[in-house]
Amino acid sequence: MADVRVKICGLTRPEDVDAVAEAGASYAGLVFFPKSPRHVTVAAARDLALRAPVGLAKVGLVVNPSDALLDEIIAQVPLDMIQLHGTEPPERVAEVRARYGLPVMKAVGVAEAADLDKLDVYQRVADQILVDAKPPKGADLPGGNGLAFDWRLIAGRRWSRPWMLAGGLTPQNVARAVAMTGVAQVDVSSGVERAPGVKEAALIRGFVSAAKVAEAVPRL
Ligand SMILES: O=C(O)c1ccccc1N[C@@H]1O[C@H](COP(=O)(O)O)[C@@H](O)[C@H]1O
Repeated sequence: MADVRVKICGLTRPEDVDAVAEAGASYAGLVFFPKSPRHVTVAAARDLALRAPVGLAKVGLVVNPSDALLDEIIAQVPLDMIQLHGTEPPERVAEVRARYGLPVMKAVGVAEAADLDKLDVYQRVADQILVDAKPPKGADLPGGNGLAFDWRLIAGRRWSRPWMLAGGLTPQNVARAVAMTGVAQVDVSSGVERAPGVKEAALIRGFVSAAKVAEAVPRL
């Protein structure tokens, strides 16, 4: 079985891009959401994206974006994928995909079994599905809260599109998450930070190596 692929989300500094590339991650996430401590301007994101080596896919994370915001980002930042992390309905996911010609990953928040129905709907319109923890009521951020959901809810579940697991992953728990769910891709933000919005290279390295070792663990 191939290595588990890792996305490190919320990079804000050039050294973060270097650390993510050196650790062997597959995706680098850039957050365009002003309420987030990981928010980057379009100009800063462009510099970060241009620094990424070939083979490191740049993912732009947006929350219920307008066409105007997406037009600006896509014109300036060389992205490989758009991550929709708001309440975008399936029609909007399809529209964004068609308008920009880039793969779209749709995040779906999970807290209980009933939330899984949404995954079936979005897998019909998105290129990838991000299975994330549902944010607590009243949270400022729709993701990036460092909270996990009960992975038993999706143990053994498969979808027709590639999917990623997110929410409260850390270097300590990622191997268990992979073993329990059988996921082939994982996404982390706050679990590799020393403070909100400040990534730590040693944690990034630890997370990527723990995720890659995890593929050797027999799936439950
Ligand atoms: O990271 C953020 O600040 C963020 C803001 C708005 C929407 C999503 C965000 N992050 C995404 O959420 C998942 C889970 O984060 P965490 O590991 O639990 O902190 C993360 O992988 C990002 O894709």
